[in-house]
Amino acid sequence: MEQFPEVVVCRLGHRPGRDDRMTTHVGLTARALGADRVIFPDNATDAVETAEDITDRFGGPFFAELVEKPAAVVRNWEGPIAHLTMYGEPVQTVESEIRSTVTEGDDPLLVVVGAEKVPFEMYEQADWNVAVTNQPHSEIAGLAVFLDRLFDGDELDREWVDASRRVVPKETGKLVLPVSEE
Ligand SMILES: C[S@+](CC[C@H](N)C(=O)[O-])C[C@H]1O[C@@H](n2cnc3c(N)ncnc32)[C@H](O)[C@@H]1O
Repeated sequence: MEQFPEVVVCRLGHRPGRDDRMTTHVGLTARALGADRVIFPDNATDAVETAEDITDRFGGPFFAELVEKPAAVVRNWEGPIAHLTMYGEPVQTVESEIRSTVTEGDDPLLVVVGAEKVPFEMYEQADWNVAVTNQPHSEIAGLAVFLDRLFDGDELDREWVDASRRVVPKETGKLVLPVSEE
């Protein structure tokens, strides 16, 4: 797998109740598809707990944190920023530029996804506004496709560290083994 600096996903905004599953799934998708860390708004406590619980059971490394103002994280970010939006440039057009910029530098990449309306400054602060199609859909789907393109599919084969259990792929049925019994 190509060497990447840290890849961090930032979830802008969280409406308790309405966004609970979506915000949690932003975290789980970030983890499963190769990001190192996710940043949530500080009212998304359940999403952090779920990300930590899954990491404890199925491995890491992966970190989840709450911040008071995700927009300030974006404003003060020192590395490159990719903002996922249906209004941006097609992912297939910009993916190689993003990958080479990130892998040729040392600075972490911030991947920003919205919830409700995204402030216009976000479009200006981003180095790339990236569309996974120019059709409206979901931050989870957008994030999954973006990360898979960024890592060129290599994240699918990653090793998980410190897992207490592991899913054994089966053609039919389910098999989960404690890692110590393998
Ligand atoms: C308003 S949209 C999704 C709808 C929202 N979950 C809701 O409950 O109404 C939220 C975020 O999804 C992401 N998104 C939606 N469509 C996208 C697309 N075609 N390409 C990239 N990202 C997209 C963007 O990050 C956007 O800020």
